[in-house]
Amino acid sequence: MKQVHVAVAVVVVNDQDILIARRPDDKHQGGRWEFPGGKVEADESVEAALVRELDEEVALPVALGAITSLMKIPFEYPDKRVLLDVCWVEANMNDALLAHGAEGQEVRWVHYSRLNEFTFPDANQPIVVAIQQRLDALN
Ligand SMILES: Nc1nc2c([nH]c(=O)n2[C@H]2C[C@H](O)[C@@H](COP(=O)(O)OP(=O)(O)OP(=O)(O)O)O2)c(=O)[nH]1
Ligand SMILES: [Mg+2]
Repeated sequence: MKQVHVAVAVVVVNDQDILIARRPDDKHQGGRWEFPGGKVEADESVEAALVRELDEEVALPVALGAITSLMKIPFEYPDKRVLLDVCWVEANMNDALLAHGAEGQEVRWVHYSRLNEFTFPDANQPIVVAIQQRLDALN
């Protein structure tokens, strides 16, 4: 199976709240919560893919300089092989207020300590752990 390279954004506001969105029921891992993102296109950097996806999916403007790499997670689902290229994205409050589900999907800002209450795709478990470690250290 071909590996799909996916750019994933952990968008953080005020070292507290994280942006999550619900995957449409008819898509791979449908109904689960996700961090916004999507496939990296040919000849596109991960950072550029995230700027594009954050605009398309949640109408959130972010500067390239606000994006740093967090972790890479190769994962095999029964039906799909992915490489999650996970980045940390610091958003400011004013931009965050404008974010919404631009594709009709449900989106929420969730306090990082409450991420465990949501069902993410199985590949996401290390991301949730990393977020909580990092933000616990700052709070
Ligand atoms: N965006 C995102 N994708 C994730 C996460 N965790 C995870 O396993 N994935 C997987 C699910 C999908 O197989 C893939 C993301 O694909 P995508 O969002 O670009 O595309 P899609 O499946 O919605 O399909 P498409 O219609 O855009 O082609 O990565 C996550 O936290 N965020
Ligand atoms: Mg997507």
